Amino acid sequence: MSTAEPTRRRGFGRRGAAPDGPRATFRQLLPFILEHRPVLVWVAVLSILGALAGLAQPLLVGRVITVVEAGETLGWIVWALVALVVVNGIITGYQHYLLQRTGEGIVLSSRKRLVARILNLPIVEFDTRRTGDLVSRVGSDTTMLRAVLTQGLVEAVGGTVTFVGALIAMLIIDPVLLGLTVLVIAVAITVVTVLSGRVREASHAAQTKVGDVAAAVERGIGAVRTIRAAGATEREIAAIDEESTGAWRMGVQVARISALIVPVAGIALQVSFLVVLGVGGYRVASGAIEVADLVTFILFLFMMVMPLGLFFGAITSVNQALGALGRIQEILELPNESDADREIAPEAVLVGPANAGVQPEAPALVFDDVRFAYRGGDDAGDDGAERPAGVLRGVSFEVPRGKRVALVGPSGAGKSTILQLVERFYDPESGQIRLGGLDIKRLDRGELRAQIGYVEQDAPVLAGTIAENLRLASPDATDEECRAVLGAVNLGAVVDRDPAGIDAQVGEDGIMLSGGERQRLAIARALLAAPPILLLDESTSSLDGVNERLMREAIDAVAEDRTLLVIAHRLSTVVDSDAIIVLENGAVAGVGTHAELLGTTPLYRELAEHQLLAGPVA
Ligand SMILES: Nc1ncnc2c1ncn2[C@@H]1O[C@H](COP(=O)(O)OP(=O)(O)OP(=O)(O)O)[C@@H](O)[C@H]1O
Repeated sequence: MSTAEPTRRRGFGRRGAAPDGPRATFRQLLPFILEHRPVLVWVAVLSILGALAGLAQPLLVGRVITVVEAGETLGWIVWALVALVVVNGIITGYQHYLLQRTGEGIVLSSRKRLVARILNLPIVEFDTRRTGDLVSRVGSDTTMLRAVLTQGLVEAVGGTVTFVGALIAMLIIDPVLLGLTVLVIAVAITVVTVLSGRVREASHAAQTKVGDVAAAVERGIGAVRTIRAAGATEREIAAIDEESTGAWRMGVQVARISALIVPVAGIALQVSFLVVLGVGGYRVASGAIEVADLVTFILFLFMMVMPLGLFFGAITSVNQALGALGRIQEILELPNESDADREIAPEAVLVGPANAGVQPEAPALVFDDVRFAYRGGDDAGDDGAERPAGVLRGVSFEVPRGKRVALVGPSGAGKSTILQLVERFYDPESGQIRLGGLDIKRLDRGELRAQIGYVEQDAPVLAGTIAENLRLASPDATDEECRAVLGAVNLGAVVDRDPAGIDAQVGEDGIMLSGGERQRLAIARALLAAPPILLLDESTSSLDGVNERLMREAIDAVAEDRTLLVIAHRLSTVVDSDAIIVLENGAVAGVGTHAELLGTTPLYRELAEHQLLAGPVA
């Protein structure tokens, strides 16, 4: 079985991080916010100015009452009030814009970090994680971080100024009334603090569910043809609906907890208003304070409770963001593929793409008693129990320089695994793989891969144009060079059939090309990069006579002047090879030419006779 798209095939069962999975702390959120420090300082200054402008208003209103009571004219006070309202409006609008922009900046930087990490994860992560869930972390979870700024945090800073300013003013006006107000507000703060922790948990669970939905949709879209053909569309829709309902349920859970938090500020305001009005009225009647003082106090009360609402909103959105950040951090904390590489040989730097090794006489590729099992698969087990044998069980062979070597064997024998080990998508458990005499573990991965062309069995074409596909490994190739390699693999006609030529779109997964054309395009890509070694996982689909010839010519074109290791499913490929390695159940069952193996290796004879190698027996 090929492992070209392991995620799609094996990833169905795995759920995203459990609702009780890793959760982020506020400290982990800070770097994202502090990246925008200069703007945020500016926003905070604006907030403080806005708060001061706001605080001046009740004072002016109190003054208006006093002036009117004294029967004097208002004059400048009215204009000052108007000016304050206008300035406040301008400040609020500009601040809103800056916050939104910074919020988008946080989303952008978290997306960039996440994408850079995901595309550098060890391949084994893609075997076990669901693509849709990863996509949803980039698309949806990052968006949640925006709310931290836009829904309150910085406004809450300005709010704090208002809060403290109002508090001081109220203390000066009447400490008794303030004492009562603070009591009510203290109760409100306690309630909100208790509830906010639950928002974070529920939000993390809700985002995980959104990831599950994305994964389910990705499965449905990825296999849409199979699902349609199997008449399973309705069942698939029902399965996705179930995931969506799960996400809805968790969203409602968040809404339920937030619904408890939102009215707390309002209730605190109303209760303190009533208390202040009652007790304040009594104190006015007893002559302890003036009417103007009571009115000013009540205005300050409103001013104080409003930022409290903002602050409670900020607590909710920060906790929601922390729920999502937990899912982002979970990926950011995974190692990069190359993080474990600590033993890169100094001489490895000398190995350029044109020179496949520092030992000119060494074979191009050597497998030396290589053992390997997929981690997390059926073969895993670190509980001390006896482990099954693994996918490769002591594989040894050599591929001489400039030769064409074929790898054959029954399905599941481990052929694709061998190619993936050469690319270092996985590392062997024991044994050594040498490229030009050097242990590939001691080579820089970039250098290693620059020397190897790898043509996968399935869907080796990316959405985009033919030219983009060709330039994947050789971004500087000219149009002429592209056309030349397309001609070499007999794809000239494909280019001619579309007026856009090499800029013609190939569709999602290259769907606008036939299976044979897709693989030949992938071969052309490898040809353009001109690596000294080429690994080719031949398509299993049987080809008609013309396509068979076209494919053989394409392989001949790449085999010229380079070392070729090909997983062969066609007798024509095998017969043309310098040597054939027969793999059976993770071990080498025989090595030789076609004629030799027919005599020495019963499995090979069987493969050939029963046409397990697709195509006519020669
Ligand atoms: N990513 C993976 N995770 C876990 N197990 C895997 C993975 N890829 C392959 N396997 C298992 O390893 C074994 C060898 O697979 P491999 O793809 O190397 O076989 P193959 O000889 O190339 O088969 P085919 O000719 O059908 O492509 C199989 O049992 C397969 O199920």
